[in-house]
Amino acid sequence: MSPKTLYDKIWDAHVAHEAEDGTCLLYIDRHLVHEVTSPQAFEGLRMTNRSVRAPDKTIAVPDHNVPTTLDRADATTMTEDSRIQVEALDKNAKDFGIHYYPVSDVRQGIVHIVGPEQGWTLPGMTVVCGDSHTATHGAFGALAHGIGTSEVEHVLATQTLIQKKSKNMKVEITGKLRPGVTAKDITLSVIGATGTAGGTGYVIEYCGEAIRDLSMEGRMTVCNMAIEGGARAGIIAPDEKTFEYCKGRPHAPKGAQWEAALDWWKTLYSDDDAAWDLVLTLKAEDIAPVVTWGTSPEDVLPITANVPAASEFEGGKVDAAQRSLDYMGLTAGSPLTDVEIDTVFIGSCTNGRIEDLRAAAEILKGKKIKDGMRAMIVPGSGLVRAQAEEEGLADIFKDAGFEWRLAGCSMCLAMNPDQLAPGERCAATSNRNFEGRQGRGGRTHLMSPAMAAAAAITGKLTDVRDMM
Ligand SMILES: CC(C)[C@H](C(=O)O)[C@@H](O)C(=O)O
Ligand code: SF4
Repeated sequence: MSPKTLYDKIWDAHVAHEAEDGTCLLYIDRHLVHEVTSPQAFEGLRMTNRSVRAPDKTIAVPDHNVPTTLDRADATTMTEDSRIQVEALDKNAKDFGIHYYPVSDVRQGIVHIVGPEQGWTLPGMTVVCGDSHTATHGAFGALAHGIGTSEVEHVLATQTLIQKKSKNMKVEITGKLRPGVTAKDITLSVIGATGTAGGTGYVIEYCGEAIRDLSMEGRMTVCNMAIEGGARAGIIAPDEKTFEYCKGRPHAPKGAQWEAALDWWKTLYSDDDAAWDLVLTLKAEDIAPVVTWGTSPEDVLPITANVPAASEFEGGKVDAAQRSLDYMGLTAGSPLTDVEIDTVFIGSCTNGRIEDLRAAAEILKGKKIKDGMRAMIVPGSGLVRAQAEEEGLADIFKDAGFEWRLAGCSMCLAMNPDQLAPGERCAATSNRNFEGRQGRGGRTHLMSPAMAAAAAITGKLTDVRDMM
């Protein structure tokens, strides 16, 4: 048998039909659904009198539009548009008989946090969702694609997806991370190295000692941003940590089925002599705590650097860099650690898991945030919130002056009441820093939870290593 990559193996195991031009029909094991990209898809089914093909493999949860304040049960806290989307999902989930975690359910949260938490996401599966950050689920050694609304309808109706195979890219992170450096710094540094188009046409497998050393939470953070590097998906070979995380989850297999699943999962790795179309290697010890300075996730610099000048960029990038600097209101040459912020957002499907909250609490313990700072911690799910409360993290956050919110996408994107006002500047643990992403005119600096916590205390972009 010819050697295969992990991606090749999962792909081959799911091809139901291959056309002459290489277009394939892939079987889909899990379809995750949220309220933004699904209303038209369900409407399409209704209009043509079709049902959901595999309701038992279809899981829905509202996340983008839901307010995260404690009074959210009161529907008037939502805009009309948001309320319509959430109510449509309530109705569609009921009418089509799919699994559902409504806003009132403690298990509700960001779809990419709920899926793994409930054991829906498992190694070797194909997972799709009408959401680009479906890449997150690749952390389990699953092939996880973001899809568009017409594809959502196709998957609802047929449990298959039409796809062409991507190329194989390997991103290896060798050695050990230095103190204060996290999964977020890895994934941002990779995008800094490849650019936002570097992964176009590829599925990226992340590997190497530093990836092996990451928890499942950290691996999800890394895969989450594969899409920001342009890739079709990110993936990490499952290992004992993966199996340990999955074991006993509500929808993970049990007993003999668990044993059978393990047998297959243990074959899920890239063969030694597998062929790669592209390889990138970074040394873990070269990775610093980083922040973004511009309006693209590739605008990454170590926190010890200065704001760049547009003239440092090449060719076509000079204008884009100048536009970014203008939008961000930054002066070339000034130290990044001089940049003052007024808002801190810790949360999102990139960094809204328990380990992220622990990392923030570690920095915030016994400290107060800067006077006048607006700071919020938004757990990725109701269960993350409950665990953080049980571990005493919530008290640390509240004592420090953070708002302690309910689960949702929140200030990751301006689709709910948590938004930046024009000119406000935010240290954010999310994954996108585009113009207006967190609110019109708002300025976003992406970083790790520990770095965001440090910035909340000092009121400036801060090197977390100075606080450890
Ligand atoms: C709203 C949704 C379609 C979108 C996505 O696909 O990623 C959102 O989750 C985001 O992060 O921008
Ligand atoms: S948390 Fe942000 S990135 Fe993740 S699904 Fe929600 S909006 Fe998209």
